[in-house]
Amino acid sequence: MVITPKLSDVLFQSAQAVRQVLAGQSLTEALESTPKEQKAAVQSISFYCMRHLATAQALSQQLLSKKAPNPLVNALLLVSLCLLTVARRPMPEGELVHSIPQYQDFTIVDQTIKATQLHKKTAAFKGLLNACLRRYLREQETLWATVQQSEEVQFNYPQWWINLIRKSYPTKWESLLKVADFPGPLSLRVNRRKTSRESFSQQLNAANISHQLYGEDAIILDKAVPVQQIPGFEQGLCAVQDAGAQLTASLLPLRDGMRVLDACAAPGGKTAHLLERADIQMTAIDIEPKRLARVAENLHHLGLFSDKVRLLQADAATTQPWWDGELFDVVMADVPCTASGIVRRHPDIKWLRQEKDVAKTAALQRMIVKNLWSVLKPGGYFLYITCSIFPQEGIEQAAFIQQTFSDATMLAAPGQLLPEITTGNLRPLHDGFFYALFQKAVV
Ligand SMILES: C[S@@+](CC[C@H](N)C(=O)[O-])C[C@H]1O[C@@H](n2cnc3c(N)ncnc32)[C@H](O)[C@@H]1O
Repeated sequence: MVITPKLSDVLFQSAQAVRQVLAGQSLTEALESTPKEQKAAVQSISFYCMRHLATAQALSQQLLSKKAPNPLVNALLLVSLCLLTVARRPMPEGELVHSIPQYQDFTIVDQTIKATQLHKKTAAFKGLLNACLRRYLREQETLWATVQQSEEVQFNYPQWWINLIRKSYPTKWESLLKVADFPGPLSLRVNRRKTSRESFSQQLNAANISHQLYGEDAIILDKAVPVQQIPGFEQGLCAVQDAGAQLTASLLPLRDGMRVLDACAAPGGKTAHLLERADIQMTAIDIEPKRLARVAENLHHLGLFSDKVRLLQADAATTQPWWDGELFDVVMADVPCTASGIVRRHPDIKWLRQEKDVAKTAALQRMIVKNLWSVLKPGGYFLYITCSIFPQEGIEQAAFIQQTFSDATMLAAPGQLLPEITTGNLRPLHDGFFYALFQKAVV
C-alpha cells in the first residue's frame, strides 16, 4: 500500500531542506535526513524551490516588513511562495504537467499554517505566515510585476552568475540560463560488459519506455521513470549518467593493458565507463573518502571490480604518498569545478557558489593539472574535463596547459559543450561540460 504523506509534513521537511541549503549545505546532503515516506515529495518540492529561489526571496522581501524572525520561518515562507507560483511558469514543450503537483491556493496556505505547528521555531509565527500568504494571494499581480523588474528574479540566478554568462556567451546567455528551469532528462549508459545497446534498447521497448540513442553508449529516456522500473537496472545492465559525461570514453584511444589514472574519480561514472570499454589497469583516486566508497559500490554493482582496479584516497595535487613511481598511459583529470554546467540537475549549486569560487577553483585545477602532467608517460594521453560552462575553468585552462607544458600537443576534442536549448525544446540532451585532450611528446 502506498501511503501519501501529509502535505503539511512535506512542506515542513522541504523548508528544513531549503533552510540547510541557505546555510551552505548541498541539497543532496540536506535531504539525507528526510523521513523515507516523505522523501520523493520533499525532493520534488525542494528541487523546485531551488529552481525558483530568487523569485520566492524577492516576493518574501515584499511581504515581510523586516527580516524573517528565524531561518526556518524564512524557508517555510519561501517553499509556500514557490508552490503558489507554479501555475505562472512555462512548461517544456510536449509536457502536460509540471514535475511537481499543483495544489489549490487555499490548500497551500492551510497546510503551511498546519506545518508551523510542527516546530517551536515556527509555531509562534503562524499569524505572520498566514498574513504574508494571504497578502500574496490578494496582491499577487502587483507583487509579481514589482519583483519581475530584477534580472535575478527573471532568471533565478545570482546576479554575478548572470553577468558572467552574459559576458562569456553574448548571443546565447539567456537560453543557457533558462536551461536550469527544468530537470534534465534521465540518461543511461549501457554496460557493454553485460549487454549491447541494441539489445538493451529492445528491452526498454518491451517495457514501453520510449527513448533515443545518443553517442556510442547513451540512451536518453523521453520521460523519466523510477530506476527500479528500468529492466536490468538492478542487475547492472546500465547506470545513470548524463549523455555529455559519456563522451569521455569515446575520446580516449583506450587499449587493453593500458595503465590509466582517473585522478578525480568519485562517484565513479567515468571510471566505470572506461572499465566497460577496455581491459585496463585502473588507478582511481579521490580526496573524499566517503565519495571514494561510492566508486567501489558502483563498480561492484556493475560487475567491474577486479584486481586490475586500485582505489585510493589521495590528493591529485601531489604525488605523495599515493604514486608508485610508474607512469600512466592515460590520465583523466575530471577536476573539481563550480559545476556550473549541471545546474539543472543540481539547482542548489546556483545558490551555494559564490563569485570568488570561480578563481579559487580555477587555481586548484591548475595545481592538479601541473602535478598530473608529471605522472603521464611520454606519448600518453591527458584528458582534462569539467562540468562547468565558465570559460575560466574550460577554454582558459586548456590554454594554460598548452602554454605551461612545452611537450603538450592539443588533439581534437569537443571543447566547450553547452547545454543549449534548441527550437522549442527546453530540455537539452546533455549537460554542460568542457573537454580538452592532449598528448605528451616522446622525447
Ligand atoms: C567532477 S567530480 C568527479 C566526477 C567523476 N569523475 C565521475 O565521472 O563520476 C570531482 C571529484 O574530484 C574530487 N576532488 C576534489 N579535489 C580533489 C583533489 N585535490 N584530489 C583528488 N580528488 C579531488 C571530488 O571529491 C570529486 O569527487
